[in-house]
Amino acid sequence: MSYLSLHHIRKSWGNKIALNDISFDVQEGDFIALLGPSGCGKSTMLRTIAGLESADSGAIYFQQSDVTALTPSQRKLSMVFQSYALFPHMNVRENLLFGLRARGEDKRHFAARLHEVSKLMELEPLLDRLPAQLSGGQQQRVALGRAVIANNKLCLMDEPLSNLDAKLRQSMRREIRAIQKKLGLTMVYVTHDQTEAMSMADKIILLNDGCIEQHDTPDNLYNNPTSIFTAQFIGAPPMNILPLERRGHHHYLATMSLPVVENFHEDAISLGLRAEDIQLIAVETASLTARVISHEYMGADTLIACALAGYAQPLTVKVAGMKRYAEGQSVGLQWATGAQYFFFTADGKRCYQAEQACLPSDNRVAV
Ligand SMILES: Nc1ncnc2c1ncn2[C@@H]1O[C@H](COP(=O)(O)OP(=O)(O)OP(=O)(O)O)[C@@H](O)[C@H]1O
Repeated sequence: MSYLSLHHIRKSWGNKIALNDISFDVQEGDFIALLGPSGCGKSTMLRTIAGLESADSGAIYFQQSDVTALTPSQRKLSMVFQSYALFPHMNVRENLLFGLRARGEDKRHFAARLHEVSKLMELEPLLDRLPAQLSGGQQQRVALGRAVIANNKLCLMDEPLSNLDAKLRQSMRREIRAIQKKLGLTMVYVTHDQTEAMSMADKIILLNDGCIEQHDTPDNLYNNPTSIFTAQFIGAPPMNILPLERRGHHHYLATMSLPVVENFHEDAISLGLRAEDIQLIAVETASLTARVISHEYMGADTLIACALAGYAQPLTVKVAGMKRYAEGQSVGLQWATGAQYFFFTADGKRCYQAEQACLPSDNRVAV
């Protein structure tokens, strides 16, 4: 039984379709990330679930009951914003208790709830401070505590960590995930940061221009992308995409005489290769060569940009450790056939038939 369901939600701002027929289910206790580039509709979707925006059509259900016409407070959910939205003139204690007071809850429970939440969020020594006397991470904890104290099981978060530095963001990711699991919260979490989504979420809803591009586990988004959009949005660097040339019934890399896909009758397909799946080998032993354009040392590995004859876009190769290659140097390339993805060039959708057309029984090297 799903905890939250969206049924064919549409929302436009004038001519702009922000949400285009969105449907999905979230199971109780799941952590869902809404991920996608700027302007794809993440915040609009979250605000529509919260009841802060109303959908043009479609319906929203919490635990099978239709909440589409309910106000935000009637929906009984918690929300954490990027800006934290703390009251600057209230100390931490008053900020935490604000929601309970506003809803007119029984005051006799306040002390116990405050104790429980301030302990959980490690805010006990800070209860008398004003928000301006707190660090960014501490303010974030208060915002989180305010969401938790309400005891709502559905929690919505809109880019809650984007004001924090990289190190603090990483530790807060772990804290949020731990609290969500401990309290059994069902979480819908907006982010444009794929690392955040991949490391925190059970499932990711990847949005592209108001539509769901792929709704899947982090593992599947990376290893089993259903489109070029997903393949290039998830993973750093983005997957290399090389349009193939059709000659007769076979499909070739430009300038290559050996086909990549044999006896395949679709017109335009593209080869997708992750940078880490390509090996640099000696030119003498390679059937495909490229020229080094630049290298970028990243610490654990080095990204090598290579020019491949017939392609305007450089091919990126990721090699472990620090490797130096001279600009203009020739390198040999190879990869395993199992590392190849194929997509229809026209609409970017995955072309599984082409994978079957080229996959041999053993994992021989492709080129
Ligand atoms: N109040 C509004 N009035 C008009 N257009 C809006 C409004 N809110 C959002 N939009 C438009 O709807 C589209 C989706 O916006 P939304 O804020 O949901 O995207 P987002 O994915 O959250 O982006 P970001 O990551 O930049 O916050 C955008 O084209 C945006 O300009």
